[in-house]
Amino acid sequence: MIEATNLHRSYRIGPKSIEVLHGVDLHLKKGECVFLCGPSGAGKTTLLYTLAGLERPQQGSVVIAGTDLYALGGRRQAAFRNRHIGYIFQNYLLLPELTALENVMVPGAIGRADTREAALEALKRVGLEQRADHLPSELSGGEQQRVAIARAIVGRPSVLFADEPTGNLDTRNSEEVMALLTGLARESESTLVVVTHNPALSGRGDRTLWMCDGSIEERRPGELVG
Ligand SMILES: Nc1ncnc2c1ncn2[C@@H]1O[C@H](COP(=O)(O)OP(=O)(O)OP(=O)(O)O)[C@@H](O)[C@H]1O
Repeated sequence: MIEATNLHRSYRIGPKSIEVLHGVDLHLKKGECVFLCGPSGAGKTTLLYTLAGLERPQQGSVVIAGTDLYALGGRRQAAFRNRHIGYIFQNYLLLPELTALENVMVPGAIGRADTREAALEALKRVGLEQRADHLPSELSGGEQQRVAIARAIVGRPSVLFADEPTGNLDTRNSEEVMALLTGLARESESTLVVVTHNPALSGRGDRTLWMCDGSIEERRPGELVG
């Protein structure tokens, strides 16, 4: 489902160049649930952005569901992302002036008549249909994260990326949100890649990857705990 080959990404800051991805290869099957762990600054967000078509690598390719993401032009790539990829950002990134329902409607806002029904259904799947008319400021952190999950799954994507989805939540909410996310992905057979600092949560996945200094290694699920 995801075939990433030889990804390189570096950033230039003044005269210095920082190499963040050093030739990363990653192959994920349909429906696989993968946790990506590693220290701060290891390049996890950069890798997720690159896999999701949000950050072009300087070298290498990303093929999702048979389509080479970076071979597509801007509009076609955006349309492909909208159709196939759901992304849950660090810090939710909800629009503060829109209600929960309107936030979930954003990805499909380009004129689809069934957008509202699909958004309501997605809110229902995350258990928040009673909060549809609330603004983000009227929701708890865990509820805001669930709205962000609803927004990511509303288009029934084949691939879901989640960047530290429990980073701002307490232990109980973290476990609930992680169970919800992995459960939804399994239900719809979406491939799921979750970045987390918390190895204790990674036991829910099929695979665990450890990222350090721009490279990834396979670990046994649960191996990083303790
Ligand atoms: N746009 C950018 N310009 C310059 N440097 C960047 C940029 N984005 C990321 N970096 C650098 O790349 C490195 C990796 O960043 P990245 O956010 O991918 O790490 P991370 O593993 O997700 O970290 P964290 O767990 O703290 O979120 C860091 O040293 C960061 O400073």
